[in-house]
Amino acid sequence: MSDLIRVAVLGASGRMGAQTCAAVEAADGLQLVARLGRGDAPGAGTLAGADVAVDFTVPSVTEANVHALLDAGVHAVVGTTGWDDASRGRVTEHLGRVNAERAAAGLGGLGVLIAPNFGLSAVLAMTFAAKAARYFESAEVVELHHPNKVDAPSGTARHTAAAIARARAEAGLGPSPDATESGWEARGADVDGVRVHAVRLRGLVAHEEILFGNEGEQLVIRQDSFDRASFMPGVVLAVRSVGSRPGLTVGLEHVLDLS
Ligand SMILES: NC(=O)c1ccc[n+]([C@@H]2O[C@H](COP(=O)([O-])OP(=O)(O)OC[C@H]3O[C@@H](n4cnc5c(N)ncnc54)[C@H](O)[C@@H]3O)[C@@H](O)[C@H]2O)c1
Ligand SMILES: O=C(O)C1=N[C@H](C(=O)O)CCC1
Repeated sequence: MSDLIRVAVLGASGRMGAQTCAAVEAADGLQLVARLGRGDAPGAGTLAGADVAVDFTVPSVTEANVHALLDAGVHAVVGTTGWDDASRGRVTEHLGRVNAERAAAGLGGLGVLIAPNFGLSAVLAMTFAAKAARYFESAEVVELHHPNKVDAPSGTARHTAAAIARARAEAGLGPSPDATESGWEARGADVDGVRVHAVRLRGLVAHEEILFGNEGEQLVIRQDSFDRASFMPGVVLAVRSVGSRPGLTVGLEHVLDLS
């Protein structure tokens, strides 16, 4: 990539897409070259020579967008939720093929950076939770969002719960104690064995609380994103970093050196 990074935004008229367009336009060394909306298939014609594309669309289309971006030779920064092991695996496989072809042609590898949350407070909360997880018998996650959110539980809560589950397994901890015999629907979603509760409330933006318990003590880690502007430093950092991170990166914590 040259010093100037040309950026396309997918989902450009959405809540996050609009903020991202403004943040890219305001950032040194970034140039907004394309705003794609619903119905604009990402490809050479619509991407206008972009080096990096940022995807803030909907869970049902984000994976297809990433494959189209890789076919077009464009690095991808993805904030959209809805990813799982299978879809991440398909992207890793596609990256392997594309980057082998690029290496044979003397070109640098493409990068895909999927970040469930670009907010510093959220990334730190997830990091602290992963560190704390091994020390507590019980762990549950509560995520709280605006009522226009289409998916539950949030991508952030899934990422948090998965990291807690990994840390508990590495420490040899079993399931959190729970004597529930009926009414399981009130106990939240099961994400890798960690209970995750989703609240939708007018007035909220994006918030997460991670609860840890031992006999006689509790640790609560809470983060609040009150304004979508708070995601933008992370988005801009991701845009600047993705070109030097070939392959798939999941989580901004790796870019921030917190992992
Ligand atoms: N990673 C983060 O830090 C972060 C922060 C906030 C939101 N998000 C996620 O980003 C995504 C977008 O959130 P939002 O609040 O901006 O939503 P939004 O509904 O405001 O915007 C989504 C945009 O996608 C477009 N769209 C819908 N269907 C499409 C299609 N088939 N093809 C292309 N575009 C399509 C819509 O026109 C809209 O402009 C969600 O998955 C959300 O969870 C992530
Ligand atoms: O507003 C949303 O939608 C958000 N989605 C992400 C998630 O699902 O974790 C990040 C926070 C905001």
